[in-house]
Amino acid sequence: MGTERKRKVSLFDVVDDSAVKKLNGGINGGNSMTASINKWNGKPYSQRFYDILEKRKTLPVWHQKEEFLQALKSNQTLILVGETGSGKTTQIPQFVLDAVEVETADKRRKYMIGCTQPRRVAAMSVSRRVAEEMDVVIGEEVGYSIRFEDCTSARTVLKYLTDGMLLREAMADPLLERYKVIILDEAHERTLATDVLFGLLKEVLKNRPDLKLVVMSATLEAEKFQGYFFGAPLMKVPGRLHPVEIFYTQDPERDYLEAAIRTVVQIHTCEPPGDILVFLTGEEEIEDACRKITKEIGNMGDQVGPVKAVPLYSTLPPAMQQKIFEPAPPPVVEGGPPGRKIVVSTNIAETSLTIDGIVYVIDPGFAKQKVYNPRVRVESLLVSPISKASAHQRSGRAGRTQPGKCFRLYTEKSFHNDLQPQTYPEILRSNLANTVLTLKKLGIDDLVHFDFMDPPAPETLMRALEVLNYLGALDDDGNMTRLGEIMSEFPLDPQMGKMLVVSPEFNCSNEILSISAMLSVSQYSLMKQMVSSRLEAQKAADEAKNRFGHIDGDHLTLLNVYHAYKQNQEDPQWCYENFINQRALKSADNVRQQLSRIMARFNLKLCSTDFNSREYYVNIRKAMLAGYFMQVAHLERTGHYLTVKDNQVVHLHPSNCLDHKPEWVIYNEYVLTSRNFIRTVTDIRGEWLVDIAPHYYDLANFPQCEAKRVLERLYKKREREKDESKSKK
Ligand SMILES: Nc1ncnc2c1ncn2[C@@H]1O[C@H](COP(=O)(O)OP(=O)(O)OP(=O)(O)O)[C@@H](O)[C@H]1O
Repeated sequence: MGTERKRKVSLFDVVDDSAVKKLNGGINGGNSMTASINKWNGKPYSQRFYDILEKRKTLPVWHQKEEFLQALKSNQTLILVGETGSGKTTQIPQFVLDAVEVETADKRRKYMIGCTQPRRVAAMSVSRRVAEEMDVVIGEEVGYSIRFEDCTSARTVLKYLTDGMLLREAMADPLLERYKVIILDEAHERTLATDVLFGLLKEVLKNRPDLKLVVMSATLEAEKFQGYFFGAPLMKVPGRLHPVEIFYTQDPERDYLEAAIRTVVQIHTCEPPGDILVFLTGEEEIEDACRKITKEIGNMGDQVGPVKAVPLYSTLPPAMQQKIFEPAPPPVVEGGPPGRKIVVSTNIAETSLTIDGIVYVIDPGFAKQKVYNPRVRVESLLVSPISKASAHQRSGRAGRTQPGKCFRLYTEKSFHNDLQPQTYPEILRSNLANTVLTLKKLGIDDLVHFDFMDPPAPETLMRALEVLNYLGALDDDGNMTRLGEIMSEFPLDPQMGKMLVVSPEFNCSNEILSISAMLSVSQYSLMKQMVSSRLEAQKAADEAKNRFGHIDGDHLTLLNVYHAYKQNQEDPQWCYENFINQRALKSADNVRQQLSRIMARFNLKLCSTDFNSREYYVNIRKAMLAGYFMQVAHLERTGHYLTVKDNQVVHLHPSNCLDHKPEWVIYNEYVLTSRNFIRTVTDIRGEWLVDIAPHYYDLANFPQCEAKRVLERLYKKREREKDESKSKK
């Protein structure tokens, strides 16, 4: 940790009791003169402000506002536990903002209140709502910051940001000096970044007595948080605004997807108006469900109202995620049955998201969860039963703006007997290479003694150190190298960071930038275009493959798509005709610009091999291998692929563009379903492994396998060639 700098003003001047009362009186309408002018922009408050204010005042947290401010005043850390919908996320940061001085004495600089969210979509939507509640423009006094998008300005005093972003900020500002109060929201979710922030903030608090921390959590485990945060006081906010009725199935459902769609249709035909939120597990399943719902209800004709099915998952570009906030469709004819919006989402809609109009929640009880096996270094997403805490959060989405109903597609007995109370912390089931790189960058060298709330397995930490050492980000003593420092500046996994940093050496950094950006958006949403059936979706994908497919692999196909988009001046009509999703490409383009700015910051040259050269694609493939040499699979004589060194049997994902089965492939992702798939694959040459990553492909350190024998031959060939060229000289 760095040292504390001298400050001109005293920090954290929480107002005294009289000020608390004045604030309550003012906003509550006590003093109409001061309350009618918005202190943030000097404008009179709009009617909407007052309308929302009336609703805000009914939220349970408002009854404990004074108690909260008093507790905050007398403590550096505070744990706040509240029922879902009690108003934590939207109100507490505003209470804090009203109570602390954010302007420095010389007015040259503002301090901020930061409130973290585990999900991007939540950070964006909650900040919009709060800006509305405060009657200011989003991006000015209230803003948000998510990876690849910063919607804040010099005026910003309340910032919602993902936990990952706060961690990134700490890299440049170790004492988080721009903040006066940090609020960690949804702490019970125990995301990887929040867990790291816990440990980090404990240190920062010691070095900054003026900083305050509020840890907010939905349920349970409050005592655990208290114990961890030096016995900080705990404040409970009971109650929620609207009741939610819970229904269970009589018998277990065999096919949850089919049951979910059936329930949607039943609600639409039998229940009063109100939108529906359905929780499913992944993008393909969600897109499929949206199509089926639209089709089934469409087939019912005019006796039912129209529906709009909207997907929501994390890899959907932010602009497309915003569609969930659009209103339900109007009746087809005036006075006809009302329309309904049906949001079909992964568990990203589980916390902090209020979608106005949602009355019904359908919860099949499953989510894709990260799992990591350090022994074979496989991290993947696995469909697994959710926890009781998750089920509770999901049902909470129904009672946000009016009383609601939640349909759990499992039995009550199963809820009580089969579901774990809490979701297992992500830090215990993740690959930690990225986290370790971040911690190293933050100056934390002693990982074993870092104050984790739940320490990860030593084997997982060892694996992470090993991977970073192979990538050259850490030296043999575990110290960060210059390469590692640059890699850590990219908000990407270390492999991709390495690929970008070394790409100028292969004379193809422009292309590697494009590929990295394209990989950052969902492959599925990229090719999707107004298709109404799975068959059509398949046809569209096949069509796109024919047009842009590159025989050497999916990464190069993505590059072709990006180039074609640019060559056609980003024309929406062209996108439509080519089954390309323009919004997804725009999003990729935005990511590309941000990554190229980071490249420029480190003087990494932007260059390309001549397109007509035979080396053009070869160089790109080699640069990719320089980052992903630990994600290689070899085609065995038996006809299946084995991952190199870890010897896992894998199959090429059916979405691949290859027209042959290459002997060696690199892959971007490991997908665990009924079979083990590797997705987004590209053909590479065995010789390159020997040239580009000899330290990893060191045969003295290699398990016995077919790949080893092939590599042995390649090494011998290399030696012979070297000898021959020497003797020629
Ligand atoms: N965008 C919105 N539109 C309409 N009402 C909203 C909106 N956002 C919040 N609200 C209202 O404010 C209430 C409290 O929301 P808030 O997100 O602060 O709750 P919370 O206690 O943080 O819940 P959770 O932990 O489940 O996220 C909602 O239940 C809803 O009544």
